[in-house]
Amino acid sequence: MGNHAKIPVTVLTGFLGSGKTTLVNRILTADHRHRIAVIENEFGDIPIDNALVLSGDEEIIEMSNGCCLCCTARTDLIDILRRLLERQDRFDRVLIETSGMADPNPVAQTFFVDEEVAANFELDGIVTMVDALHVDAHIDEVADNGVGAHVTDQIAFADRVILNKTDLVSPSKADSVAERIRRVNSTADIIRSSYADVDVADVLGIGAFTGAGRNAEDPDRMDGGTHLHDPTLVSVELEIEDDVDLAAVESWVAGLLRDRDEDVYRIKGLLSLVGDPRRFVLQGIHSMFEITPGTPWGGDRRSTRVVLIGRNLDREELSRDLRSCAAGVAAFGDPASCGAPSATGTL
Ligand SMILES: Nc1nc2c(ncn2[C@@H]2O[C@H](COP(=O)(O)OP(=O)(O)OP(=O)(O)O)[C@@H](O)[C@H]2O)c(=O)[nH]1
Repeated sequence: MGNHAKIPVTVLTGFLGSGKTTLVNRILTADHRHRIAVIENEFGDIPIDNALVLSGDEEIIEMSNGCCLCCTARTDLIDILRRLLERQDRFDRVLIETSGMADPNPVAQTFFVDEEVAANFELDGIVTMVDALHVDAHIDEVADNGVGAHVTDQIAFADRVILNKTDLVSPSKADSVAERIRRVNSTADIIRSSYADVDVADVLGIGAFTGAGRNAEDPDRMDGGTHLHDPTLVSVELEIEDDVDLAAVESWVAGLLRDRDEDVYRIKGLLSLVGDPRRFVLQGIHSMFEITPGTPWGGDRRSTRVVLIGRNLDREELSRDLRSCAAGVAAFGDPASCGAPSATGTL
């Protein structure tokens, strides 16, 4: 595989009415100097702009600020991504807006499953928009209609949360909502906004774990908190100083995702591999994962950090497993046994 840079893709999720379209509108019309292809994953329910008429054969519309808009039903996502490749010179990154009720999983998994897509695009991050006024009620809802579970899952998945509609709540209410979000997801940055007035670079340039992204201001960040409100939905952050062995990590993650894919929602990490000057980025969603090279460590302190989000995760056991991947200790090392597809062919 070549060394060309892959096109970063951000997946935008959030419950109905949380402000996703408002954000997309801003991206498509504001003068921010980023060239972004926006994909509306489910097209139709609320038009982006009343003045914008989509004719049947017009699938990619150029906007005056250099962005472009594509509309697609979920099944056509791969199709539209392929078509975008033909216009690669016109944009630098992609944003996919998922429908409010949609599970972001299948969308995110596209970037691991389809070979051509995986070779040209990479998942930069998952951004979840939260309605500061209503999210409490949704999290509280018993999941019998699936809604509460959806909102909680969307938050659990996020690399970054935008707490929107802060104009509708008091600062102390916004604080308590941020605290609730923090209990579901202890590692995502939380950015507050009103009418999605966020810095576009904060939303799109996450570079989750590559070390290349800007760090958003995040007063709500806590270090390493692991206990969440729902005792079964946990976020576990592991870190070891030692360099790790790639085959051992692959074998561990593959086994974990194979046996526990219902429980492990998301795994992400930065790996320090023995003998390699680069950071390696681990990204996984349910049963799929990949490990790809990132930026060099340079003078930064090297360590291996892995975050797992899911249900019924045993911190001690996972920590032990990670430690056994340390170079020289590795007891695994049979990558052929990996059950999950891995993109380590790009190494
Ligand atoms: N007061 C207030 N209203 C907002 C804010 N952001 C968005 N809205 C309004 O909330 C409504 C829903 O916003 P949308 O951007 O359409 O939300 P969405 O997430 O795209 O909604 P769906 O397409 O239904 O999933 C619109 O009337 C917006 O104008 C905000 O920060 N404050």
